[in-house]
Amino acid sequence: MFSLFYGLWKHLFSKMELHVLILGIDKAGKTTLLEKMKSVYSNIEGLPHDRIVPTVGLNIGRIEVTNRKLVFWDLGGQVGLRSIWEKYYEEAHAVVFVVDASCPSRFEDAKSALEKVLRHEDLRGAPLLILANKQDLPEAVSSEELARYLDLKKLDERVYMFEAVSAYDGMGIRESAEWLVEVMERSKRTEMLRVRASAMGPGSA
Ligand SMILES: Nc1nc2c(ncn2[C@@H]2O[C@H](COP(=O)(O)OP(=O)(O)OP(=O)(O)O)[C@@H](O)[C@H]2O)c(=O)[nH]1
Ligand SMILES: [Mg+2]
Repeated sequence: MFSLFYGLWKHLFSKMELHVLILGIDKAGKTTLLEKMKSVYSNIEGLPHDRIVPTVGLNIGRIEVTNRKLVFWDLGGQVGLRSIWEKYYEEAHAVVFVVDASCPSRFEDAKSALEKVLRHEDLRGAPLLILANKQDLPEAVSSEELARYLDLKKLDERVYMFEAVSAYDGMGIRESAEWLVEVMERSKRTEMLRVRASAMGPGSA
């Protein structure tokens, strides 16, 4: 009996879309990263770098990773746009926070923006992936160095990982996406969002 229910649960889970919020201050490389991720997983070339403009609204990317349907929400990181981020928190299964690892003069801004994200109640328990982007540049710091710079408190029991990536050459992209799927599958927050969506009726997941 248990295996029947477990099989059904696994089946329903595999159909459910998992929402991943991509945050970070302006010019961190969020949109470029999403385009790269789309091209890695769909074999369709993403937008060329010079066609990507600063984000004002919302970019959505649907990607299938190890049979899971992921929906990425990429928001603008300019100071005046950061107040919009919280409107997406409640529905997010996980958060990706992108940092330009080649630009230490902006680490302080990134740190305070991230700390504010982590303090928000609506993101309680959401797994967090912090990306040290632009590793193709020689001045980029490693993920370990970035972790030292950010010196994050209040991570408590949150599941998190730092990963070194390049939205240009694709370094670390697959590792990042696969880690996200793995932790979201096991996360209590995913279970909570699934129960909430099924209580709201069909089509809401
Ligand atoms: N060298 C290098 N440049 C990158 C990389 N990722 C992004 N860039 C460049 O960084 C700049 C900003 O990239 P975007 O993807 O627009 O940054 P964003 O975080 O989406 O910015 P907002 O939408 O304003 O929040 C662009 O000039 C990109 O070409 C990378 O991995 N390596
Ligand atoms: Mg953008």
